[in-house]
Amino acid sequence: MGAAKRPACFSKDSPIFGIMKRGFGATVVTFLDISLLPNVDGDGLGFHQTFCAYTNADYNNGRGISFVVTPEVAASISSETFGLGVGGLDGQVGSEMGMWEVKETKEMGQGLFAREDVAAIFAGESLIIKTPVLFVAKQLLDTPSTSRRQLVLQKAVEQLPEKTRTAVEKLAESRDGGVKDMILTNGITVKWPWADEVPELLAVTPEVARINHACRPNALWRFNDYTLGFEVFALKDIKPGEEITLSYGFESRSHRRRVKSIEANLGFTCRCPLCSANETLIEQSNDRLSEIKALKSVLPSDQKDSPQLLGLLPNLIKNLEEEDLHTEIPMYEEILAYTWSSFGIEVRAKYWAGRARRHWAVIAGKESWETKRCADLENDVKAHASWMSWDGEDPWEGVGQGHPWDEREGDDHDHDHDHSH
Ligand SMILES: C[S@@+](CC[C@H](N)C(=O)[O-])C[C@H]1O[C@@H](n2cnc3c(N)ncnc32)[C@H](O)[C@@H]1O
Repeated sequence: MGAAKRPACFSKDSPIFGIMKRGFGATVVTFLDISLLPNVDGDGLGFHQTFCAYTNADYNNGRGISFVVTPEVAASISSETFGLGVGGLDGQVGSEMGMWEVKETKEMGQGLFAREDVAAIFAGESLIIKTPVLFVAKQLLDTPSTSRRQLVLQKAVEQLPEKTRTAVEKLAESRDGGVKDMILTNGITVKWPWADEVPELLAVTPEVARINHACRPNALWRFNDYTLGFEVFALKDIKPGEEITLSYGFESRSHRRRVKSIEANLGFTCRCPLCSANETLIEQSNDRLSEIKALKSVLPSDQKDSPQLLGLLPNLIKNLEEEDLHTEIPMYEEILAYTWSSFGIEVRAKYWAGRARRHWAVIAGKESWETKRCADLENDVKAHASWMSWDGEDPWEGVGQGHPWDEREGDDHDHDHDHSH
């Protein structure tokens, strides 16, 4: 790429000026030029990239928000995006509702706990909806450390309103300290679909950052890239006093690999209930994880082999349930529903569509199109495009004993409770 380019932030043509021109009423917008990153694989001359610390201190009723991104990405932060912030929802969920509290744990620093005096929290219920206060381009953190990078990250924190800045400065660090460490320890990767290259950003939300990791968590998160609302919701029913946990990743690896990956990538030794369980339980879990991997590896991708799914998928779902790995289950249930529908077996299609609908309602939300799509199939299997779409041979040819047509209704009950109220 050759010699240094003049940092784009200061150029009149810079897209960041677009933001300033569009304006945000009384909003304070601060920016600064940053970072010349040497290109280690290139011709040695290095290329230069510009990152801006872009802060809107008024955002979300004074909660504030900072971005450390390229000027192009900063320019994609539109007034529409900012106009839709969920900060006005303060008070609707979370601590204000008395659902959870931050407490000191024995081995993991602070953690978030369901309050003792609340009734149970049900699967699918929201625990936190907050806007992140800091977004940082992952690309910037992946580069060798420079003082300029440190400077831009610090600036992004300093520019936040005092209350928010104090909350950020109190967040945990896991290695050498410093802002980069704080971001890697507490940031969650989200995609930013508003810029052409769809960059990955680490989003730091102080309330969410108090949630510890568990390899079998009881909560999940989702990020709404329209409202910038970062939501944590219950994946399972959570009892009063129970710790609320999220998975930071690596949950489908076997115990040893999981512990090593977490140490190498996240800088701590996992002390979650599964990783601290006795040897027998860990072995059982490892066996199930191998079985899950083996089943996934033989799942047919060709439609002509879809009869095989009818045997493989219920087995896979059963293993995932027993292993407490819930997020993939509705997808497999939904595939089973379409497969049964394609063979014209209404009752089975309805059964699996119903299960998929209930599980999608927790994982993707009651109003999600996944939930609605399954409800459509469940409500009128025969009107669905998949109905009787199988045009191959008798699918049960050679299946032998345990013919799927013989499967009696009611053989396997769905124990999941539908908490829709
Ligand atoms: C995002 S913070 C979670 C909140 C943190 N415990 C605090 O005091 O603010 C992540 C840090 O918490 C600790 N942590 C989280 N989950 C853990 C686990 N399963 N085992 C051990 N330490 C954990 C690690 O120090 C990790 O770097």
